[in-house]
Amino acid sequence: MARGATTVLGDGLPPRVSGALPLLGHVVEVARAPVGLIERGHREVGDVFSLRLPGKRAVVLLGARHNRFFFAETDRKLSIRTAYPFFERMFSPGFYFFADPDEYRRQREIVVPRFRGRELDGYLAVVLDETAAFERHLGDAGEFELTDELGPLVMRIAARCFLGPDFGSRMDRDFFDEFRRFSAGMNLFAPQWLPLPSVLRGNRARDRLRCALGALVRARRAAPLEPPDLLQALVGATYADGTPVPDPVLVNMILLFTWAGHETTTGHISWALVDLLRHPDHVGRVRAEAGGLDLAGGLDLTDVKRMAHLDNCLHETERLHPVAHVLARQAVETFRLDGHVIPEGTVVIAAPSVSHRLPGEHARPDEFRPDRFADGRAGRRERQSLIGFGGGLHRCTGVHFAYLQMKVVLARLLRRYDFTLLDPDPRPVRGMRTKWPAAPCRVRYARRGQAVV
Ligand code: HEM
Repeated sequence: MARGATTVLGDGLPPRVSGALPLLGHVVEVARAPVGLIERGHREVGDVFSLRLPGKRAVVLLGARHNRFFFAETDRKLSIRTAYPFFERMFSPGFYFFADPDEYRRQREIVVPRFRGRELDGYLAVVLDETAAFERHLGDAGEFELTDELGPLVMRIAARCFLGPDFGSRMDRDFFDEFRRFSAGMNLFAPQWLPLPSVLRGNRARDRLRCALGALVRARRAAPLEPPDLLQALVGATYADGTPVPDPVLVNMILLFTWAGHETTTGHISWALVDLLRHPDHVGRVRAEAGGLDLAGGLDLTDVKRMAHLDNCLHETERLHPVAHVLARQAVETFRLDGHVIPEGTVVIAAPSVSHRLPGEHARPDEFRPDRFADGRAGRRERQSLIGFGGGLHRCTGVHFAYLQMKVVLARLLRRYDFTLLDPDPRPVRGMRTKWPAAPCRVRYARRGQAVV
């Protein structure tokens, strides 16, 4: 069979997309340009197709109907636990979604309420304060590379919200770089035991971070903070049966929140600014709706909700530039789907990056049209046609926190500065990494008149 042709597999597996190399299959393409490969699979085969990876079968599922299946069957026919082996090394087995489903649920019950409803109010002052400090750092005019500057801002906000005022405000660039080294140790393809330099650096960064966070947890046990912040609430939390949460679990939780919070939010907020600057009419609407709000300090959750157009813009960025561009599960049993057989052990992939641009699901899918979310957003989530934060039980724990942070930071920055995009058509980073806009992606900025601050 010619290399370019789609393969119809005789064993009932979904047809395979073209381009598999002998022995290596699609792994080189997955490592270099996964989104292009999945787009081709969709063009050649449709919504369900196979990839060949060394020693593994992989099946890609596209579209809202398959997304519903993917999320509904997680922890049933599909497992999230074994789907991300690198996470297990970065955190630890037995922790959160790598734990068995009962243990996962009891850990989740402690965490989820801390990121919902009025609990979020407590984070607003930190977001405003750090944004004000960022503006002082920017000064009146200049240029910056988006992710170089927004990354540390997002990290400082996460650190102060999740680690508390002392640790958070002492946090400097070294801490940010430590998290970047930890992130860069995420080895997606090679066996986890392989001593790659980036993995070794990542493991050392993980150990230093754990050590610092362990000391922080012990300090909080010895001298509790009043009123309690997120960390204090977690340190004092017990499982439903009254057992205290062990320190290693707490340390991993803080590590996960701070890492997950900065890795993803940095990409999303950077894309959001790019999308807005490429559509100045929407900048005008965002400024107009934020016009009456006290972005200097007197903001509450109701005000944040009032920024409905900015919310729609962020949803449109979530759709066009989902930073978590593919999600994975592993089949724990053999099952049939759409007349195909998916054998036990198959890696099952959902791809927001491609599903979000299917014309059957979103009109004119490649255009930035935030008003499509003006009504019926909840419906889209129920239909699972917007899955930038995942779905089902494992939907992102920090989604409301992330939206709150992005809305407040963007509203303030856009009120106070005029920005110009110096690289008008930034591309996403290559490969499997979290899809930040790749450098160069620079903006020029100038402070607006006193009347608008
Ligand atoms: C723009 C920002 C963010 C994006 C795009 C994002 C995206 C996602 C996605 C897609 C998932 C589901 C993964 C899957 O199903 O395989 C997820 C899960 C998760 N996220 Fe986020 N995330 C963001 C911010 C945050 C923040 C701020 C936190 C901090 C609390 C966080 C913590 C988590 C956790 C703990 C999970 C695992 C949930 C579970 O398995 O129950 N994320 N996130």
